[in-house]
Amino acid sequence: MQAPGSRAVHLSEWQKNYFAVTSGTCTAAQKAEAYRAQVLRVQYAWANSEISQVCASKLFKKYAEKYSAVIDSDNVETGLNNYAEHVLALARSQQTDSDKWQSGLSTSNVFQMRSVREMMRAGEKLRGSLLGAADASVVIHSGALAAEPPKFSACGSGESDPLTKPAHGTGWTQGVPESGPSGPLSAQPPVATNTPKTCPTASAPFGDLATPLFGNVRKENGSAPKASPGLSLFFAHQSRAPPGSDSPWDRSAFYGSGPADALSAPTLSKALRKTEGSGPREEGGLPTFKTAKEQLWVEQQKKHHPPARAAAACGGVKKSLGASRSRGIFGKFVPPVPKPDGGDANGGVQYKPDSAGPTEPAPPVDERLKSLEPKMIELIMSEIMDHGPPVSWDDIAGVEFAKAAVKEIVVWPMLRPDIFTGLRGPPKGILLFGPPGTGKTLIGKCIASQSGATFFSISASSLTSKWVGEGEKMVRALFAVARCQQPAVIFIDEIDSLLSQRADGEHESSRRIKTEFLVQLDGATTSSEDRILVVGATNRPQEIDEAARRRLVKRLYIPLPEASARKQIVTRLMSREQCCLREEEDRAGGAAAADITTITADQVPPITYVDFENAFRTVRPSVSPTDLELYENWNRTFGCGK
Ligand SMILES: Nc1ncnc2c1ncn2[C@@H]1O[C@H](COP(=O)(O)OP(=O)(O)OP(=O)(O)O)[C@@H](O)[C@H]1O
Ligand SMILES: [Mg+2]
Repeated sequence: MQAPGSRAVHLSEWQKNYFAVTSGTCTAAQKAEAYRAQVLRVQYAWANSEISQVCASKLFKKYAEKYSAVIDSDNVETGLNNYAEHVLALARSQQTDSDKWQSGLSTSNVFQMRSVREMMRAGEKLRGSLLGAADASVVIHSGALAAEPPKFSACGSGESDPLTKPAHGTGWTQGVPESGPSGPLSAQPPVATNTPKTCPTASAPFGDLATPLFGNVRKENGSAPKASPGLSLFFAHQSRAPPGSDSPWDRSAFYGSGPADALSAPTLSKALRKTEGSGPREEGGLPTFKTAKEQLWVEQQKKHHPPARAAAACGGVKKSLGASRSRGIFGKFVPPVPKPDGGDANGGVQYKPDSAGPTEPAPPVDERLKSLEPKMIELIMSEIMDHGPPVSWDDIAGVEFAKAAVKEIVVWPMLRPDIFTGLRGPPKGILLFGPPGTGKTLIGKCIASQSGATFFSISASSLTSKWVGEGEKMVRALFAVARCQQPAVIFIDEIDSLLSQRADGEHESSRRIKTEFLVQLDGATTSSEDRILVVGATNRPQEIDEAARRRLVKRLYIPLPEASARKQIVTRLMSREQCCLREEEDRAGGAAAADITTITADQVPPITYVDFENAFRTVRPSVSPTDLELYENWNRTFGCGK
């Protein structure tokens, strides 16, 4: 609990903020900032037990929605819609921090892949049934305005609406206290209760459903939401892709079928790209074509409803980053393009091509990415780590406990979604911590290979330094894209640099990234409909903010390898080398005599036992006993394992 004095300060700040945003004198940016600050305070107040969970849920929902509304709105006066162009230019020059994970794919071999060929074929087939390129611009434009006529409602299909469901977490792993949102109430992040039926907002942290993260992995679910303009754009122009559909793990979740197919047709994709790429739709860019009907709709929405909420309130499609759900997790696959017969596989509100006139806007392909800058989506997609050399569980020596726990969380629920439900549902936030070099990143790569989920890897430092000033948008975009690519794993290496304890002298931009990340993390970890697992890795766990710590419910210690694991690592490494480990073998003379500049590769002397002895004499451990003790202590205090 905080001292009364500090509470008074909080209160007056709160009041000041409230006054500022209601006075009508604030700019949109100031409003967004004020709302964000409120979100942060709610989280703090709740974390410090200053307010109840119910109160926290309500306030959290309220301010996060307001924040999203301002951010998402493309109204120049009241909204920001600020996915700026320049960040992309900045970032494009230094994409992908994880240089070890450069894709082995190229534009030429990606088209050899079966899944891509299938996509292209299907795209060709469906192209005819879609609008022509000119009409495609109408599609996007109408989507961007968030003013789709009501018949395309993403909220009203009669399927589960996250916000109408009772609030209770599901992530839980048995036997581990405080290891899941559905653990003791005190361990739960704020979740909304009895929220009105409305489209979820960008961060979608409030809905809470009864289905587990990876507990309902169905191919159709995995692929259903992928028909986004941004993603199709990516597909059409990408040079990276998973290394072959015949790989041991299932990549179909990534490529899916229908949605991407239809949009992978080059002409349409080009049209989409052109339209989306025109940036802020009406501000500064070329005005895109709008039908009179659309214009009228937009005008009415602007007049009668606050920005970004309008469409939702009227059953239209709200522009939001990742929360629109037109169907539950058990819902049938809804083809994102109309079936030839106009049928609706889901029985919900569906686009009927026949009823749409030539100028009638087509259904938005993916609501959740509409407000994102397509190039930003492309950038996010290029961060996907789903294309590195495969790593199997056997490649990781030792750390049996952590491996078992990760398998339990990531793999098993995919194999038996029927079992891993309710309290048995997997946690959605994992923290791998331990000394440097113990295999945390390796485990991340293994999850990428073995989970069957779409894998996003992002280095926290790249968010804080690479995209200076734009990291928060990248965070939002990352989670939004992940929501469209479910089941998804977001791996954040060096997460301490993103979620370190908040300090007074902290830079404004990193504070904003942190807050955004917490908001998104809340959304991902509390919504049981979203099957997004966030895995963080750090060798400085003590620096992680307590609010973030709580959300990363399963905190696994990755210690230094035991003797048997070390042996395994060395044996495996030596198996790739030419070596001769007989003690009597003495190659010291030979090595000395060899001239490194002239020696041929096959003349390089094999590694011998003497080399090991020499190494033992000179190599010192990189982790000090004091450091080790720190990790052990932290593990005892916050860890979820041995
Ligand atoms: N348990 C292990 N089994 C096999 N190889 C390992 C293991 N642990 C580490 N390695 C190898 O050691 C190197 C460093 O591992 P990795 O990058 O995963 O460590 P890390 O824990 O992420 O370190 P840091 O905290 O510095 O990021 C890699 O080449 C990895 O393959
Ligand atoms: Mg690492």
